[in-house]
Amino acid sequence: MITMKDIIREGNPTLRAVAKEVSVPLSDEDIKLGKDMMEFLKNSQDPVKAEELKLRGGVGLAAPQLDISKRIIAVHVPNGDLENPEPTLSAVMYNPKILSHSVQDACLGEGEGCLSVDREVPGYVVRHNKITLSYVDATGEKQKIRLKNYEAIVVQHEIDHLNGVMFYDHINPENPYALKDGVLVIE
Ligand SMILES: OCN(O)CCCc1ccccc1
Ligand code: NI
Repeated sequence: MITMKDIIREGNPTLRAVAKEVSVPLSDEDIKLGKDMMEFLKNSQDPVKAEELKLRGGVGLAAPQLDISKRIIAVHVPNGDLENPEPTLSAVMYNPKILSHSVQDACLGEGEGCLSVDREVPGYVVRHNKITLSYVDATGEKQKIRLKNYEAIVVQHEIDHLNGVMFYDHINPENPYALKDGVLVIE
């Protein structure tokens, strides 16, 4: 089971490497890794388990954060209202690739954080508002989906990890809250 001790922190060179594509059909090892990553996310969002296991809450995780330089991400985005436990996006993605994106940019009003960054780094992280994404799913099937807003932002944060990019690389060092015209601020 993955816990915080398995997550590498900034300074570890793996976070700055470009991760390798996984072979398809997927190996048992890569399938198990994906399952373990998804289990971590669900545990991290469960108040009892997160407390027991001392987990920081996360909506996404990338294999390089486990010091595994492979193009595998997991995302588990809970639905806002507690009544409806259905997540808005829950998937393990192998070899995810952004095929196209909107001209429209977006950022989270509250900025971003990262399980591999043990500090606050304030500022807007400007990303694409909408993306068209291809990936291989846990069954080995090719998928092609369109995402927007928060789900699109989470997936871009994770794909950045596969390319050695950290969220704060996108923050304007002169003015962390500078925004070009037309960028959608998502609250
Ligand atoms: O890489 C996953 N991770 O460090 C957990 C935080 C994920 C995340 C946080 C804010 C906005 C987008 C994604
Ligand atoms: Ni991260």
